[in-house]
Amino acid sequence: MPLLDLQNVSKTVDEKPIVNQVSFSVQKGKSIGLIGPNGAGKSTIVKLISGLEKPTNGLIQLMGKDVQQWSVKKLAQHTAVLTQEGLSPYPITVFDAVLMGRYPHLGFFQREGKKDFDLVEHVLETTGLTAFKDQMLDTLSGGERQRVAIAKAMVQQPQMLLLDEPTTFLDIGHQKNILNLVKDWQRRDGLTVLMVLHDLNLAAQFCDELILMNKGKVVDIGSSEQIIAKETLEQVYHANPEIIRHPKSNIPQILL
Ligand SMILES: Nc1ncnc2c1ncn2[C@@H]1O[C@H](COP(=O)(O)OP(=O)(O)OP(=O)(O)O)[C@@H](O)[C@H]1O
Repeated sequence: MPLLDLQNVSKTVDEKPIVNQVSFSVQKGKSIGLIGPNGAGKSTIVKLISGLEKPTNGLIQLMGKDVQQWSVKKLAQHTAVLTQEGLSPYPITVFDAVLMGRYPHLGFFQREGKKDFDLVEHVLETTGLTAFKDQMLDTLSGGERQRVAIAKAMVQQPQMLLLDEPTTFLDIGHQKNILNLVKDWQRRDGLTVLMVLHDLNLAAQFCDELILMNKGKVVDIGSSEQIIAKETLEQVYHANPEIIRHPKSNIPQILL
């Protein structure tokens, strides 16, 4: 059974279909890149999976159960979501911001215990944030705050991580850092990842499989070898890219 399964999912707003008959499934432990031009419906797919929006038609199942039937808390125990803005810059410490990732696992009046604090310390270490733990979130740079968002998602211990353009505001060093953190986490814990990425070169390098969307529909699903192809990209993006090979990994990469 796939961890995530979408069957004929559609979302119509003001009679305009913004997601149209989308079907795909994601096996546990895989990382999937959702790519496509502006307005293709990628963010809407993330919102539908995370329960923030309801489909007009179709079925979205997480671990075999309709996400509409999951409570918000239960869903948060299994999925973590990261948006391009990352965490809002509240005046709380990095430690407390990361600790908030434990909330879905606590009982109604239950306070965090030693196990939760230890996990936060461990994750701060893993994400290279220990030196920042007493610093206020609203004084961090965009890249640091995005790292805190990953740390918060890690202590949430989800099965699946949904990322909507997690590298948009980051320089190339921080882009690589964030995507490597996610990759390591995927390899270490069998995390399932679905991420929206505009950068096709990063998508090809960091995802096991790509889903190409256009105008609300899935155009193609496959490996970067299949999807990062001149004709497909010309058709969907109306660009005329050159395809080259990464000198180390041999993965297809594009030059505009
Ligand atoms: N609440 C809404 N009301 C009306 N139109 C909407 C709404 N939400 C999304 N849309 C429209 O649906 C389409 C898909 O939007 P979505 O944000 O999912 O695309 P995207 O692929 O993530 O785009 P981008 O790459 O530009 O972020 C867009 O044309 C958008 O204007």
